[in-house]
Amino acid sequence: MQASELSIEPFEQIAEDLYTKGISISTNAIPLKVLRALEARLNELDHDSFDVAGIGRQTDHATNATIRRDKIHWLDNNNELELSYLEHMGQLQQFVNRRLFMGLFSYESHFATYQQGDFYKKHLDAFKGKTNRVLTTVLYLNNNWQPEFGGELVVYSPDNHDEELLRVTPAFGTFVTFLSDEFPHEVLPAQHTRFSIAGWFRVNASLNGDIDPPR
Ligand SMILES: O=C(O)CCC(=O)C(=O)O
Ligand SMILES: [Fe+2]
Repeated sequence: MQASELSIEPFEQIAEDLYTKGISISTNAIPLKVLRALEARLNELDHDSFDVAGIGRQTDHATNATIRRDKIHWLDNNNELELSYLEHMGQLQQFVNRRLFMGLFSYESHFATYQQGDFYKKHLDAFKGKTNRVLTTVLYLNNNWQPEFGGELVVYSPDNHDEELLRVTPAFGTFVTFLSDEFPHEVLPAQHTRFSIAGWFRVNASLNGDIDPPR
């Protein structure tokens, strides 16, 4: 059986969760083979392969650092190990488009590493009518993550941005996806090196002539 066939059921669950709640948390959406490839890729990448992350235009490094402290490395089709994940996300894109008619057009994603003390303050990944990022994904790649390591993803209610909806432990293989302009979220300070892949599906639209934040 192929990885793609194995994933139909998890994808079905994700589509249903997105339709009913706008957010989905899955522990079996990403096949072990893909997870192992990503792990192997992380082992190849040294710290210099990661760059300081931005938060859009018109912000300097000092401002950035008060909001987010992670370092990132964009995934690329040209790397075989990264490609295995990107292909899987291509399958999710197709599946979600067929089920929910979301019109997802492209996907971009980066590895992120949070070192001890790093965080990402509460934010939305997209603002209504201001971006074509519509669906956020986060995949965690941490073996044996302990409660005292912190670094949880905290997701807040779309209706009340102060109301905590849920907390996600960044455990190996956990895959979260949510509507980018609906759910405020934050990464609590990590007490241990934390690895993830954050990604965004986009629709093919130029909104108000604005281009999305550059990479
Ligand atoms: O790593 C996470 O749990 C979420 C990261 C995030 O919110 C982002 O990169 O926009
Ligand atoms: Fe985010």
